[in-house]
Amino acid sequence: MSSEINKKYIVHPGGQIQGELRVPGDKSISHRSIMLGSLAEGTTKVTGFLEGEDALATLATFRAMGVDIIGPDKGKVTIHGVGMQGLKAPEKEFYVGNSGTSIRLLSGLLSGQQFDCTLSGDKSLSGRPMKRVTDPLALMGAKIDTKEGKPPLKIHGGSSLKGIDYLLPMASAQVKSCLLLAGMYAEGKTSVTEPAPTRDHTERMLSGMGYAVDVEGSTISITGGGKLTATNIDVPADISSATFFMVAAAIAPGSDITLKHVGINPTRIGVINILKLMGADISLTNEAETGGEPVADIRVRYAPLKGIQIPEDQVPLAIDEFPALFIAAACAEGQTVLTGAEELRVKESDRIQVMADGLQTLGIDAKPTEDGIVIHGGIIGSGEVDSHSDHRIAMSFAIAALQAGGSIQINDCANVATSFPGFVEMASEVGLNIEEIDG
Ligand SMILES: O=C(O)C1=C[C@@H](OP(=O)(O)O)[C@@H](O)[C@H](O)C1
Ligand SMILES: C=C(OP(=O)(O)O)C(=O)O
Repeated sequence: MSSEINKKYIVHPGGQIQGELRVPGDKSISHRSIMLGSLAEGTTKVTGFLEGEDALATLATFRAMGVDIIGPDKGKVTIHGVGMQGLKAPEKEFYVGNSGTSIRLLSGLLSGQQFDCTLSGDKSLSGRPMKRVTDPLALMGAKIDTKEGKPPLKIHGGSSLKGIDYLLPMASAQVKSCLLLAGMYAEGKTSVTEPAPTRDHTERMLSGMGYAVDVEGSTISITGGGKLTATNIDVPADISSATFFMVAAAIAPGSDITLKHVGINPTRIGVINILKLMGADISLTNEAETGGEPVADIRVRYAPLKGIQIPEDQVPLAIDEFPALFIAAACAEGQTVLTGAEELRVKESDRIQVMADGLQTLGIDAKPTEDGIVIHGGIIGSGEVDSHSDHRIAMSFAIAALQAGGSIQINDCANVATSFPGFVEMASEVGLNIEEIDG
């Protein structure tokens, strides 16, 4: 676990962001490549896999269920699929660290197995809500014990699952995906209706592996009893990781960065849409499609930003990008208002409160609200902020230093390795003056 040896960042003020970068592979797609590749018939070859702790936690669970997985080696993973019924009972409980995606998607997939198993995680994950998956899974016939709606989850195998029609109470790709994965093991049809579009990587990968998924308006349906056929999966660079450099270039005068081969799935590009509304200079080139997912190179050149009211329909499309977008708002002229984003309070940290606290420490007028935040652009000062073990908070305050009056010290940064191994090296390469120290 990364937090055994903790890390601090000291980021010195000033500088600009220049050059070309390929950030690590998409975390959501990496998780799904292991899950579906393991259940497929045949051998799946993955390239561009994210070698971050979250995706590696998912990989370890399938190895523990008897799947022969080779790698990762420089992003290459070979999965010898065992078929829908081929997983074996693990010897120990699964520990998935900091990873909400692992625990929520696995809860659905494992509810369909014949064996019992337990899923647990670190302190942050142990505080995150799981009733959002266990309630609908119970309606399907799954038996799962929780600790007052939180991990650990003890999943009792051997249940016969039945398809349901379920209206998601919140826009969540993790809950949608959990139910689609359980739906592969259920009798009949499972239909999930979303209140707003969320990332659709599960649906795309299922279809790409020959498992029919029916999408009608906001309802996604799957019928149990099908099978998956192995295929090769090229994981694009993660737009959520690219975001830190997009915002960095957008706030630091003189910057010009190109982020290579980034996933630009329409359900993930809220950050581009929001930054453009704020006045950012962003252009896409080399648009292509790889393994059912659109990709492009994203170029961002500095341009002055202005505060905006963030359209609520962009919230699920940028859900992991808000900590970095709050830094953009702090550097913009005028006020930025976010509403409809209460989901941010139940991520790895309460991202509304933790960002508001850190911004206030740095002298920015940032007022948390129940479902969002109001930020007045201003002058970022220096100071010491705490990431609360949240990778995205740590990286967001790191890029804030580009526009700060003095150094920023960020505590509790080890979890950056969950989604962005090599962040400090890449950030230094393109112009951030960042030091990492133990402690
Ligand atoms: O399905 C996924 O891969 C994810 C869905 C989102 O979570 P929610 O579904 O909880 O919004 C996102 O925050 C998370 O980083 C990854
Ligand atoms: C919310 C996130 O991930 P997860 O839910 O998988 O922990 C994230 O990466 O920002």
